[in-house]
Amino acid sequence: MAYLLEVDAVTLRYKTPESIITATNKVSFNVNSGDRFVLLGPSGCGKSTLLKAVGGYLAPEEGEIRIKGKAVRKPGADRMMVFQEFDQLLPWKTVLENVMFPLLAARKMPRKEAQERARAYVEKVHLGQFADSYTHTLSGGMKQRVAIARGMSMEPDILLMDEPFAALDALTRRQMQDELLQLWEDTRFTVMFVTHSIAEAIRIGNRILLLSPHPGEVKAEVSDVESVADDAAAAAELEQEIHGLLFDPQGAHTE
Ligand SMILES: Nc1ncnc2c1ncn2[C@@H]1O[C@H](COP(=O)(O)OP(=O)(O)OP(=O)(O)O)[C@@H](O)[C@H]1O
Repeated sequence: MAYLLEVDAVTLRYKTPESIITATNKVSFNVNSGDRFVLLGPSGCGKSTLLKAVGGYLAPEEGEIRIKGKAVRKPGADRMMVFQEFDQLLPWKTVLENVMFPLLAARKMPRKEAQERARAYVEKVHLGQFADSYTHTLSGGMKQRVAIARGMSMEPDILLMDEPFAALDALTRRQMQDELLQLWEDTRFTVMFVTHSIAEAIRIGNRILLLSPHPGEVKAEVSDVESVADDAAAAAELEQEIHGLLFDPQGAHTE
């Protein structure tokens, strides 16, 4: 079976006038269609940088990233991003207009069609009553739902989520995780999700890629995450196991 996304020995570097920073070193992994693929690792291991590279915002120094077999060279409507920040929305537009915006700008569909599609996704994230509200009047969780609806309404090949719930309080975060899983049950989209919370990775993912600290390298992949869903004891055990893999200085290389 062909992979939806291939990240093939990718090294990513930032060059500043003073120094060269290697964010990831020869990272390889594949994502299948319908995966909830989680990148997990300590702060600074290059998770966000990898997501940006998949988004087409940063070119690999070595290696290649391919979507449906084609090398990624620039951003595209086939890869939509959802960020942690609440200010990723346009405050002078309503909820519905925010969701419509990329449909009109990038997909260039007729206004009526964009409006219908946007409304359907606004309903999906339970914001139907707030369709005409301005986004600055919404709570943090509601703003993140708008950002998710906006990403999903483009019906991308892959939704790229960079710690989308990290700035929310614990209860809202838990609720948003459940809602994301429900959305996934309904539509079976493909998502790549960055987090540094082991518990969140286990709740969200069906596969988890563990990255070592700076520069990020693949430590291991956990691919049977769903086997612990609905089993709190097994999830706690997996959490311990992942903690050990992430923080064991020897690592557990899978290559
Ligand atoms: N714009 C930039 N210019 C220079 N270095 C950067 C830039 N962005 C990130 N870095 C560096 O690249 C490395 C990886 O950063 P990145 O933000 O991808 O890590 P992360 O795993 O997402 O961390 P966190 O969980 O804290 O967000 C870090 O050493 C960071 O300092």
